[in-house]
Amino acid sequence: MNETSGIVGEPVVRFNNVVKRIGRKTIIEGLTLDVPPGQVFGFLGPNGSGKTTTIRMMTGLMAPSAGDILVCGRSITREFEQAISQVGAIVENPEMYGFLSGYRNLQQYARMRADVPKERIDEVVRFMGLEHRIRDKVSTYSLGMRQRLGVAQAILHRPKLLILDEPTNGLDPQGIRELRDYLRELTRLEGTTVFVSSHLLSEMELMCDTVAIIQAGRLIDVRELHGETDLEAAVEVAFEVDRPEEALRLFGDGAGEIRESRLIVKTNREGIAEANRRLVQAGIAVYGIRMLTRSLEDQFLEMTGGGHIV
Ligand SMILES: Nc1ncnc2c1ncn2[C@@H]1O[C@H](COP(=O)(O)OP(=O)(O)OP(=O)(O)O)[C@@H](O)[C@H]1O
Repeated sequence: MNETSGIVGEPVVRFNNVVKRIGRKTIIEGLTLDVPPGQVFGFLGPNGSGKTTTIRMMTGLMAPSAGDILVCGRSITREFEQAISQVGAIVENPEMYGFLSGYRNLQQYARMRADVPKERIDEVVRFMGLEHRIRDKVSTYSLGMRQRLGVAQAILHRPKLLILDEPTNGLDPQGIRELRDYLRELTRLEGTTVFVSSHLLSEMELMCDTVAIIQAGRLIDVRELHGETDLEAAVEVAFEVDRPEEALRLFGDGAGEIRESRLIVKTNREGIAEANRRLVQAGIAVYGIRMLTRSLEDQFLEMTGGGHIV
């Protein structure tokens, strides 16, 4: 099994002022972005914002007009072989033979890469939770299973970076969560960094540790997501209380602050109930509780001037 990639924090992908022009049109405008190791990293943007173009450049299908993309420190333009050997990708629909079993498909693909032993095929089948159906014809697979078989194929050579273009397309929330869980496991076991594109914020929130948001070829934000949903993430909560200073002392150093006579606590969903209990037990009157942190969706709408992501 592989060790996790390189030095902690060393980016697996580095976009260095990447520009792509096609004809007179600038499709990507100076993209500078680091993708940290060991994450499921989302690349989010509305249709036509430049996601596929970026992925095509990352996989060497298109050359940048200016700037460079480094994969594990190797330039995709100047050191293509070294860089691409670290990449597994599903860019368009993975080529699968429906009349063959999942296993035969993987064998077929492994044969093209001389260095993939049988044990590795068995391992990726386990990683992607396909062992019970791997001898069945691919034509009988659900979309989610086909996606997972595609991932299994793409990781046969143990890439450090797995790139998936819109992998959640057509999957239901359950299918998205399953895919996410398998990708997380892959990240944990092999240190693989996963780069996924999507135009759906809600799906990225289910799937990713961090999202980079692009619009019209420009990076507009990079944001860590802290949990499955906003309610599980840390949120700022304002408690309207009768004695704010005294209330603040119930929360350790740095855990709260006073703003406009209200006690502000940064916590998660469970923490809100707990904080409320603590206040009431200390005899402090609580007149109101309000969440201050807006959802990523609200923030996204604000950043894009109210334009919708889908
Ligand atoms: N070969 C090309 N020639 C001219 N324009 C192109 C070409 N390829 C892409 N574009 C344009 O570049 C922009 C970005 O396209 P791209 O496919 O990268 O976006 P995307 O974010 O992946 O969108 P989608 O989710 O719809 O696939 C679009 O306006 C598209 O029309």
